[in-house]
Amino acid sequence: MTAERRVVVHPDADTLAEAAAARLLVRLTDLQSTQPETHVVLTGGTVGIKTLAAVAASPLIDAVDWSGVHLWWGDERFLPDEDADRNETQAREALVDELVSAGALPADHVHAMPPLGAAATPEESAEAYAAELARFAPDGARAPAFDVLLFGMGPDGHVASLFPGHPALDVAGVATVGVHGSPSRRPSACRSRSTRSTARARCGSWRRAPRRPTRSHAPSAATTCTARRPLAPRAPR
Ligand SMILES: O=C(O)[C@H](O)[C@@H](O)[C@H](O)[C@H](O)COP(=O)(O)O
Repeated sequence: MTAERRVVVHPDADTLAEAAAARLLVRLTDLQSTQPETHVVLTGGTVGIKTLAAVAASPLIDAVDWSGVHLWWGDERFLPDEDADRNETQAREALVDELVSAGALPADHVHAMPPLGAAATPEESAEAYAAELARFAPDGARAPAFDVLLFGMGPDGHVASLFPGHPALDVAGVATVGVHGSPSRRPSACRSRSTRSTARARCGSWRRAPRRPTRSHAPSAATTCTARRPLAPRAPR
């Protein structure tokens, strides 16, 4: 079966975040009618976090049974716990902490990458995250069958710390990898991220692309949201 790939162009980042939030909530509600647990991958970046804030503000938030949702990250900046630049910190402030403190989302369903301090190096953090992914993986897989993945695309075409031309792109056979020398404008030069093969093992991924990509291979559309339908129906668990 071939995955359908659709590009939806939104007029601006705010509209995109609102639309992605609504789609996420509806998708989770639909999935929960046939399976008890869903696995969602979050991203950082301004639009990724705006999307979570829009989820928090949506009247649809209570349509989701958050007790069955697991949250993961596609990449993380290797910084101390609670550092304002960590994707986890920003996601917690925008949405996650509110769900946990309301008793809606179990705290142990929030699968953050180990920060600097809990791990000594990006590699150590990445290895620990691979072990956590494996705990929820179906037999023979390295990671859970993710239901929805949120991605943001940087101006250089990077997605989830998959930087164009970076040697970490070629790492195979593992679920995660430590990334050094990130060319990102962000303050952290060390990141942990899932590998390209892990990021592909998905049912649906939504990606936000910049209005003016600087690389010729990047999408030429304005702000986009790409949706992939599930490759095959999943049996209820
Ligand atoms: O953690 C991150 O920052 C993400 O890995 C990165 O892929 C981000 O989503 C893009 O750079 C888009 O960021 P903006 O939404 O801020 O443009």
